[in-house]
Amino acid sequence: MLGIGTLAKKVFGTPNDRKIKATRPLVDKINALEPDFETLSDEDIKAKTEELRKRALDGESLDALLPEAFANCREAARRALGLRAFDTQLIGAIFLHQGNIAEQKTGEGKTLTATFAAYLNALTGKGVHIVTVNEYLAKRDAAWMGQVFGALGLTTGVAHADMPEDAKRDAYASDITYATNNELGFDYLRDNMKSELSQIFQKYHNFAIVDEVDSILIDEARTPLIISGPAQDRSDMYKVIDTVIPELSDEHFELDEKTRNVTFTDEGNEFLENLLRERGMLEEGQTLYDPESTTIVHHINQGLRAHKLFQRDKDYIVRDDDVVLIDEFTGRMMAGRRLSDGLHQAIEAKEDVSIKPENVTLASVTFQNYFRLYDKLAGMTGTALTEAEEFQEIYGLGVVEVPTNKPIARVDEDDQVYRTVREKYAAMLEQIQKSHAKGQPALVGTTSIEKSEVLSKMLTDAGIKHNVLNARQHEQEAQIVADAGKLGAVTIATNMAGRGTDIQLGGNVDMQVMTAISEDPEADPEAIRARVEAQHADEKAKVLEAGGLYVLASERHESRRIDNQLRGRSGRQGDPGRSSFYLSLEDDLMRIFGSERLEKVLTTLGLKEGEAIVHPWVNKSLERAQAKVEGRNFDIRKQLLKFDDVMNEQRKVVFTQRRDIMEAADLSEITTDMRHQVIDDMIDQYLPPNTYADQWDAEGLHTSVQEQLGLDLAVMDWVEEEGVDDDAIRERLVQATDQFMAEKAEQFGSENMRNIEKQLLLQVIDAKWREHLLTLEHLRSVVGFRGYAQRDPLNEYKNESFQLFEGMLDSLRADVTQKLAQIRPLSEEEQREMLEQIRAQQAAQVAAAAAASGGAASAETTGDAAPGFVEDDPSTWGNPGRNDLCPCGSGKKFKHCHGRLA
Ligand SMILES: Nc1ncnc2c1ncn2[C@@H]1O[C@H](COP(=O)(O)OP(=O)(O)OP(=O)(O)O)[C@@H](O)[C@H]1O
Repeated sequence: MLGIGTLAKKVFGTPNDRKIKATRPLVDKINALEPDFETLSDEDIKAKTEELRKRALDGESLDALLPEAFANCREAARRALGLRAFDTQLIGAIFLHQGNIAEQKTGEGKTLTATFAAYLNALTGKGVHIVTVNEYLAKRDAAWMGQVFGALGLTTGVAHADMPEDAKRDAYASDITYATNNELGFDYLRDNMKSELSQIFQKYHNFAIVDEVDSILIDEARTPLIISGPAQDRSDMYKVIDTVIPELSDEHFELDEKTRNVTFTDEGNEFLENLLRERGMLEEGQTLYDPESTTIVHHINQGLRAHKLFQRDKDYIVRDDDVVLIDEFTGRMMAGRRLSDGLHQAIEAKEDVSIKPENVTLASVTFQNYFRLYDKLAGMTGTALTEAEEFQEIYGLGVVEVPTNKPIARVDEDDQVYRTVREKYAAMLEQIQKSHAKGQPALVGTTSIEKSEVLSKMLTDAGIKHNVLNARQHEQEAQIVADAGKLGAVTIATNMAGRGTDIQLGGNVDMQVMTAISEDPEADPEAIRARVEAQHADEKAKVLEAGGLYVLASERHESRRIDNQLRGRSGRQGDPGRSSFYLSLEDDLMRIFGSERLEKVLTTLGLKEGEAIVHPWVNKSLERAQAKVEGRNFDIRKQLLKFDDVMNEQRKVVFTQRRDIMEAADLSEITTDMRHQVIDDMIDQYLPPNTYADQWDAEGLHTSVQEQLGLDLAVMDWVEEEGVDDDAIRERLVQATDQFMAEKAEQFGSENMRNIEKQLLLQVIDAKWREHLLTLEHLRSVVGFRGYAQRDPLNEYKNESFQLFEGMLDSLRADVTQKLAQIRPLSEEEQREMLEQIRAQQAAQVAAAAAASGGAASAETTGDAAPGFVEDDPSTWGNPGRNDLCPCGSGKKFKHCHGRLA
């Protein structure tokens, strides 16, 4: 008997079925257009693109253009690649265009699917980004699909690390740009450090199609991309804090050795506040609970940890002028390794050696926040359904399961559960030997490199030739994957290895042809192709005969998605195949989740050595356990994302402002507003509202006007005048400064003044934002344990970071106003010097940004050259002391290295 749910599905179809059905009319239309498009000349196809472009520009919707665009693309691909897109590929592309994730199984041809949606969306002229997980795939797909786009009259580019500025700018200016998620994120950050509009790479974030979307938007969602550089010298702060710590006694703080956290008691807080006030680190009236104190609190925490948790000659030693960490396991010195977030500096202060500069974040963004910038986002993967809720909730992306072109013929067997890992491996080995003997290729999945080594050794001992896939060399990886479907091949792979590459039975025929041609360049390529293809067909028939690819998994992963990925490597395009999971009671997942019941069952059954239990009930209960873990991981991610969001909102405000400033022709309105706001703030401070004139601080106002607005005005006399209230004084200040600045503009000439304003605004924004980023990092580390026991850390973080942000905007206005008030025309000599200085600064910045490529940066280790370091340009060396480490990264002291040359 059918259950109610199953019955309903049979009668009404699932929601997914209905979505697929809804695309039918569109697909029919595209199919109906096919004969017409087949008659077009190559030129006509390009002309069609022009026509569609124009119609898009004239306001016709992309939805309306879709059938013709897809028909044109299908024809172009047929001619360029010899592939006629399946209807299922059109369906996938329709969903991509509608901003969904298309779940398409391995080998269904996602690369070509993406091309349709990309073509349609590029018609608006704002570019489309196709995102791959590694550079090899970006280049491969661009070269492959670039032929289709070329036939359509569109340009294709690849943005990758290690390319000159100009080439990269071209890549981004192409209609279609292929790039890795890393490169896109870093280029975005670099863009927002530039000062000229013409240097910006990513003009629009129009539409991105993310391949392997689950890996990028879920597994790596929170990976921060970081561009870091040396911070300003704050040795004094470390030294002062270091004098404070020894005065604390036990009742002032609590120390949790296990988590390595410190919390101050109320007594401790009060004691510290008094001390810090005495030493000039806290202002009168400022408490440690104020948001402005975040950085100090952070460094006091670090100071306390340096003194109480780190022991000289156990955790570190002092050698020459350096604090060198000791590896707690091996006892070896770890020269060059530094603790992050100011902890190393705190230890240096404690040991009274010279304090080395810290590295700080200049810019950062997570993948999650980067991809949410796009007007429209879409994704492709073989496995997304299990994470549908997360995609919807976080990114507003629906997941649609696209039917396969041919029905799946793979057999997924029930899990086999053994008592021990040893028995499990033995069973796997036995099965591999069997398949190998009859020529069936086997793919063996493991969860870690260690485990793949264990299995590899077992195979070697048994005399079975095999490949191991766990490196991060993608090109070589592609070759191994290409061979994995050959007759009798055995391949061991860790879960993530080989993502985005497709295992074809009998091997990859195109690669074989290319290899054969390169081996025999004299021979006729057509003849070689014919020969290789015949051989390949023969081998493929034998592999099919042997049962197709056999996937053997050695463990279940925490997430069903990863398991499905592995399974999905077999049974592509309707091929036969088989998958089995080999488990044991000693596996992590089994130990952690409800294996007690299972163990009981197994004991009752009286399982003998080498025997396994196989039952659908086991699969179900494991899947339930996995779903539970997935849910918990999602909750953890959601919570962390809420923290990320706070900074992300602020970053968007700052970057938008920055972009507006770069684009603006005239900024005088903005700077005038800023100045007036500064005047308002001054009046509020020195002539507070609802007070009498005798309570005013006229002297304070006078000094402040002089310092910040650059004018020595008779403020003291104004206050004495009959009938002059705060409004009148404000008015006089506004008039006087407006005139003062107008005269300056005249002296400089309006063109110059505009440039000065722009550069100055950008400079101050950048400096303030960086400082703010650092403060937010500190806030995040203190908010957890700052005596907030009763309060929600996230709310505290939100409130305080908002206050800090407001404070940053205030000081930004004050800085810009003050700097503009101080500028004066320079002598020629001075001008030249200044220009040189600016150039050097910019060069250093660009170099820092360029150095930040190729993976998320970690602030923990040094040993590389300081960001921005240019061998023959001392202005990029950042003024190291004679005893400091040389910025070239040699690990020697500056005086013994580049300092000798300077
Ligand atoms: N319409 C088509 N007709 C025939 N072959 C096709 C078609 N579309 C794609 N293919 C072939 O299918 C193979 C797989 O394509 P592709 O690499 O895009 O798969 P995929 O879906 O991305 O798989 P993976 O999950 O491994 O990334 C390629 O060899 C390609 O030539």
